[in-house]
Amino acid sequence: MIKVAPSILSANFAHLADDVKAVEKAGADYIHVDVMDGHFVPNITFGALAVKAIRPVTDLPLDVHLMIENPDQYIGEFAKAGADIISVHAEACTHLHRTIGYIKEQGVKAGVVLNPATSAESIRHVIENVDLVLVMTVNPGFGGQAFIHGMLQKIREIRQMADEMGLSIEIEVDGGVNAETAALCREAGADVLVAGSAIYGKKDLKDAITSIRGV
Ligand SMILES: O=C(CO)[C@@H](O)[C@H](O)COP(=O)(O)O
Ligand SMILES: [Fe+2]
Repeated sequence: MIKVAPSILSANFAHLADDVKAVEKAGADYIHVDVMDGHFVPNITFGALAVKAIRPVTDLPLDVHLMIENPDQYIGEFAKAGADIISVHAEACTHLHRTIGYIKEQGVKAGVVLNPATSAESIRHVIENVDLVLVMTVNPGFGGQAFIHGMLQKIREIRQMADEMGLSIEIEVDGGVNAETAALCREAGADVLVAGSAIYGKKDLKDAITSIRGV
């Protein structure tokens, strides 16, 4: 069963708790939290304090996507705040294997994220150590951007790499996912689909989540 992770980047920050509860009620599997620092990406969102505030609002796993420079410095704070999955960009980590080890030491699941320009091959050395690989299908920084179709091949390559190595990791896809592009991602081997505007931009959240999941 494909999981759906609504991105609260597209929620209304003035009533974030209600928007989190609403997607939980509508059948979401994870709550995707986009953390941006204005350096690694050209936008600033929220930090560990926001994660701490959201934690008691939902029973769903908090899937924290760190789009920040120097993530090692903040991983402990996000884990303490209640993150269940912490994903770091391969491009932001000089010592990626060490950073992944550090996330796991905090007792949370570890994910590695690939920008569109980063190849599947670049994470072969750490794929055995992660719980999740997140494939960006837009250049990170903003919601509402168009899906880059060339990334479907990368999803297939990571699926093949994981299958050949007998790994049970989750492959998550993020950026420009809607009912149409979700079908392509599922076909390419994705397990978790992140969507912001295609969920929060719709009146019927349940219908939006169902159409992305495909069932
Ligand atoms: O990480 C990011 C953007 O950098 C995403 O999680 C976006 O929040 C997805 O938004 P949509 O493309 O689905 O509107
Ligand atoms: Fe994200």
